[in-house]
Amino acid sequence: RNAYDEFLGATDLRDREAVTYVTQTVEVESPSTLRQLAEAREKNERLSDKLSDQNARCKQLEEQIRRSDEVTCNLQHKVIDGLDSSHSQPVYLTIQLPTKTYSCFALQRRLSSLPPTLCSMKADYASLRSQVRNFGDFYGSAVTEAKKQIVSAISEMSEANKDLLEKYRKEVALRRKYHEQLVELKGNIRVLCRVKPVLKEDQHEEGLAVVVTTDLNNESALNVVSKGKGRTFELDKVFHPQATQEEVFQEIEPLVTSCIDGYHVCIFAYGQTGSGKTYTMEGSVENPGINQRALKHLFNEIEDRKDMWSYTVSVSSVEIYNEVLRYKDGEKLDIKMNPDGSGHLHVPGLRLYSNQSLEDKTRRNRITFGTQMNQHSSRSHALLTITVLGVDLASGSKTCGKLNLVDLAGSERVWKSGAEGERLKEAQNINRSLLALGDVIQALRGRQTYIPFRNSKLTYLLQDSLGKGNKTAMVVQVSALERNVGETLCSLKFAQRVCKVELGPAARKIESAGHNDSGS
Ligand SMILES: Nc1ncnc2c1ncn2[C@@H]1O[C@H](COP(=O)(O)OP(=O)(O)OP(=O)(O)O)[C@@H](O)[C@H]1O
Repeated sequence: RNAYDEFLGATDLRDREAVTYVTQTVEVESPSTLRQLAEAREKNERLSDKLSDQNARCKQLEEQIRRSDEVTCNLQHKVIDGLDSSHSQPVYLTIQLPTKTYSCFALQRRLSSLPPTLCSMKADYASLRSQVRNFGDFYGSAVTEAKKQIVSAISEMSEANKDLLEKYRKEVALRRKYHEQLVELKGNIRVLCRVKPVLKEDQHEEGLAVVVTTDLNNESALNVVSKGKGRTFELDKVFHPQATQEEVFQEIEPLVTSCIDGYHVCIFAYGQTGSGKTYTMEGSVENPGINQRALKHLFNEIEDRKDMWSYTVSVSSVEIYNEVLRYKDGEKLDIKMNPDGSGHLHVPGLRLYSNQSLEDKTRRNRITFGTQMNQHSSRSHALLTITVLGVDLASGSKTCGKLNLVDLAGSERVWKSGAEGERLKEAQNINRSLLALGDVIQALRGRQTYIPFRNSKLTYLLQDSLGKGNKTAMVVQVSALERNVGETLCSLKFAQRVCKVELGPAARKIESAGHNDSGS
């Protein structure tokens, strides 16, 4: 090599291009080289021995890891199977498989700590489960117990309420009785109120909300809601909308009976058009009102007393239309002083239905006076007057009772009806006569000496039944509907004023066999 280098060095570069390259390996076997070579070979052998040892060890380790992986895998399946069998819901466990670098020992330690944890989890789970089950039982029995207590508390309360309600009703009944006695003593005008039920034919119009309600526990109270405000009216008796004709008549019956005893009685129905005045007074053939029932009741009473008294009953039926007293066929009548000098009023030429034929018709429900049958019926006042003359068969004394049953014209205000011409005249006349009635009532209430009976035909005709010493009842008819609330309030305010009128103790019109007597 050195020789070659020398040769190259000695050779010019240009010459080198012309020389053919010769490669020659020269073995140099120096003693130190040989020794180094021997040492290197020895070292090489040792290293290859070590390498084969390491390879064997590595294979061993790989085998161990494989086996430990298998064991781990088995254990993992066992854990999952174990948990699956102890849970109704599947439990998903994520177990990190040890990497090859993870020591088998640590893994085994971890695995060996799993079964106790699993056991304690199982125990916890079982205890929770039994708690939940027990809680259900506990809760169920607590609820049943609470229910029992509530039911018994409710029944105790309702018993107490029943008791209170009973007491309250008794109090109300007692109060009513005392009030009636007071009314009897003072001779107040009794004011009853009937609420018209909401009928099918009312239902197509607006303002259908019911704003007038009765009180089940207080039959004297009527509640009216207007413009969001509630107001209670106290009257002598309030009939709820479902009250029957019979129930209404039962309230009136004692007054009818007193007519046989010789009292002058006036019963009138007041209220706006369509509120049920005619229904209450006349009713229908199938369901008669006060007029029919009063006559029937009178004839029954007369029958019961026939051994001691003899009675003559006469009935007249007229109307007042535009301040004219007339029959329903239009024939006019006059009101005059009775020429007999008794000071009583008298209607010359008045047609009277009397005695047997009247009784027969009444008993067969065949009597109709047709007071409200014509086209202006709602704009006229209809009067049915029953006069009962009695003679005491033993003493010969005579009684003269009179029962005026009046179905007044509709009470609505003129401006509301939008009336013109003939209608306006009718409305004004109705208003005038109702106003005159109000004035009479006001004067009676104020115990004035002058009572303006003559201000209208109606009050003039009724003066011998409406004034002092007589018995009067007014049935105020009201609609329950919102659209009529204005008229309802007007009627009820009028009714409350009437309630306070004192006519003084009622006086019997009796004439003893020898001389005239008035009062009892
Ligand atoms: N309590 C009731 N039960 C069933 N229907 C009733 C009742 N009250 C009134 N009605 C019905 O309502 C309608 C109007 O009643 P009604 O003619 O008696 O009123 P009114 O006040 O007399 O009217 P008007 O002033 O026009 O004569 C009638 O069809 C009547 O049958």
